[in-house]
Amino acid sequence: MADKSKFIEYIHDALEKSKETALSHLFFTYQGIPYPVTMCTSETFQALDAFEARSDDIVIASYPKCGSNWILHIVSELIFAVSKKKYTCPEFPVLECGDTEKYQRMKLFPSPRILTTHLHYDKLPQSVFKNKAKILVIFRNPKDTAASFFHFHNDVPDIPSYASWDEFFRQFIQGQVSWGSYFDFAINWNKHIDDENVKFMLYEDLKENLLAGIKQISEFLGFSLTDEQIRAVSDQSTFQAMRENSQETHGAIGPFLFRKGEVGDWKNLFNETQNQEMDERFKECLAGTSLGVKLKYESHCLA
Ligand SMILES: Nc1ncnc2c1ncn2[C@@H]1O[C@H](COP(=O)(O)OS(=O)(=O)O)[C@@H](OP(=O)(O)O)[C@H]1O
Repeated sequence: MADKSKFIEYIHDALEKSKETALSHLFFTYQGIPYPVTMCTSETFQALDAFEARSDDIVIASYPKCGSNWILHIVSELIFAVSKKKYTCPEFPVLECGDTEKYQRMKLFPSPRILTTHLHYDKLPQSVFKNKAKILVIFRNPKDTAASFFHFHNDVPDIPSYASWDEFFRQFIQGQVSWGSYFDFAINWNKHIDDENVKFMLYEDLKENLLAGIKQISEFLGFSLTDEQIRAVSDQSTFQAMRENSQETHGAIGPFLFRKGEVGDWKNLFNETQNQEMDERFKECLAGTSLGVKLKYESHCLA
């Protein structure tokens, strides 16, 4: 986990900025993608180009609300199990968020560093690929992702709210939300699903069998752990366990971030027209692709 106070401090500052930011002024566009002004700046994006990744960095890439804090926690626990040292990151863990000096400070951090990111594949700094950092990519079905994203905006008191779910859905489908279009993100990453050093994980698979998912992550990272150790990590990584600790690990935002942790919550929000629109978009963008098959859309998204 990130150093607790740094994480909480960063979120506190972002929420303070959010209070003064209307939804209509929340986004700025950098290289064609909308980002929240409360968390990102063009200057930091420019500084990021020069970021030097290491071969033993662990990158966790995901579209917002697909479970990045879950995987970050699992990887931190795995590192603790192999090294007996508590993983701490003295920065907010999202690579593209922070001040321009962040990457200089990160040069001093011990390995392995865990870098989370919501960046599309082609926006990551080139050194990640050149230096062959391992990349875990976590995906979640688009309907639950949209539902979680909407609740985050509308439940957290200081984050600008949408007038309604219908309004959020429209913006989500058009890709006019933080970090842009889910489908562009997915199309982009799908091209790299079989790349060396890249492993795709599915939120729904982890929900179904957390133990098996953690084992796969551990093997991908080259860790050698006993079944007992894997089980201990799994016990620490359930939704209930993480939600219970969320105030301590993530501050005031914790209970909103660890909201429900379920598959199929979209059914409480989507109407028939929205279902059809999302199904159509999935068909156009991902049906028949490797990622499209992995997402098991029929099981998770068709009522
Ligand atoms: N352990 C565990 N088990 C099941 N689900 C979990 C877990 N940890 C996080 N979550 C759920 O992941 C959603 C938040 O995703 P992210 O962490 O990617 O959010 S963020 O983009 O970084 O803000 C959010 O989903 P929703 O509950 O549907 O809103 C979290 O509850």
